[in-house]
Amino acid sequence: MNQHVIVTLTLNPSLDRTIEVDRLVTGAVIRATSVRLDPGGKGVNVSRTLLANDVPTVAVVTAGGADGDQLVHLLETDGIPLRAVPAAGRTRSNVTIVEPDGVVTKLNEPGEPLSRAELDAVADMVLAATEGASWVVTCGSLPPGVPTEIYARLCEFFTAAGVRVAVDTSGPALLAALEAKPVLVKPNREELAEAVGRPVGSLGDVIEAAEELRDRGARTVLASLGADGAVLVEEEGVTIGEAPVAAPRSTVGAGDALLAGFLAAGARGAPALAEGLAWGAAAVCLPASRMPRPEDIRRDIVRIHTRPDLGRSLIA
Ligand SMILES: Nc1ncnc2c1ncn2[C@@H]1O[C@H](COP(=O)(O)OP(=O)(O)O)[C@@H](O)[C@H]1O
Ligand SMILES: O=P(O)(O)OC[C@H]1O[C@](O)(COP(=O)(O)O)[C@@H](O)[C@@H]1O
Repeated sequence: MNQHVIVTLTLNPSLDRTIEVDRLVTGAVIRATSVRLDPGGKGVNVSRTLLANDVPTVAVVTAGGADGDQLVHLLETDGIPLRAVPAAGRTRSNVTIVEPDGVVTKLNEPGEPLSRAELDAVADMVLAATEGASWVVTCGSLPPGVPTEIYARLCEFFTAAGVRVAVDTSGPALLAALEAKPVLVKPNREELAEAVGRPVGSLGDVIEAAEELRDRGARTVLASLGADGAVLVEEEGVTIGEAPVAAPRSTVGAGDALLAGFLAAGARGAPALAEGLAWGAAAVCLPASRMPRPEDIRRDIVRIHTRPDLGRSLIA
């Protein structure tokens, strides 16, 4: 395992409220069977997972208003090494509704704009945190009004400073980031399809789309495919694997756990993919966005496919 610090940046973190219900019916009054509040946002979850597995990490977040205070409090209570940039806008709350079969419905707020001065403070904070860091992981959606190119600019800056950059975002921010040549991007299937402008319905389609993202600048693409596992496309070739889970509990944060495991294991080849898959599967077995600890992670369920069926349809 790489013991250098992995710095995460979450410009648009959230308080994640996960509500379990027996059945989701729109237009009805539904009584919740359980409620859980977690600190959230993609980089936050990557850091929470790394810390739970003794991998050094620092989480840089913005935090505003009472919800921002609560986010900071929850992260500090968990012992997450944190650099919080005060923001005038309120930190958002995201709600996830989970049904007994593990189906999740997510309601993500857009978040509040960040001023130029706040963005500059974020850049300074990330810069200070990256001394001796092995990776900067820039994660999640951008708050309204934040320039689409921000991850690209940060990527150029940190690449020039010798720090590897991973990007986990979607839409125009992902497209812009590719041009700055990040070492790693982690789109899920929908994000990959959106990036290439066509559906990706089979493993072959995923590989083709991932190669396209590499042509546009990403060195490595880790495409996550939900219950279908993940595909790693890098210079050395393509690796495909999965870690089946019979009864998923909550998929919130699964992609973040996959990314954390992949980075923790060195971010190259089948061993890193297998570790990521084991961490992702462990996250799916836990309620809400509880992130896996070593005792939750089962490496024996991981299968790396040596002869994958590239025509296989992916689960819709
Ligand atoms: N139903 C599931 N069964 C087993 N593993 C899953 C399931 N859903 C997600 N995963 C694991 O979590 C990873 C990320 O899930 P995915 O839904 O693709 O990403 P994201 O959470 O970023 O949208 C997958 O690559 C897989 O390893
Ligand atoms: O920044 P976005 O795209 O709105 O996503 C934020 C949400 O994603 C999460 O990080 C979960 O991510 P994944 O389920 O994709 O792994 C939540 O904690 C958070 O509410």
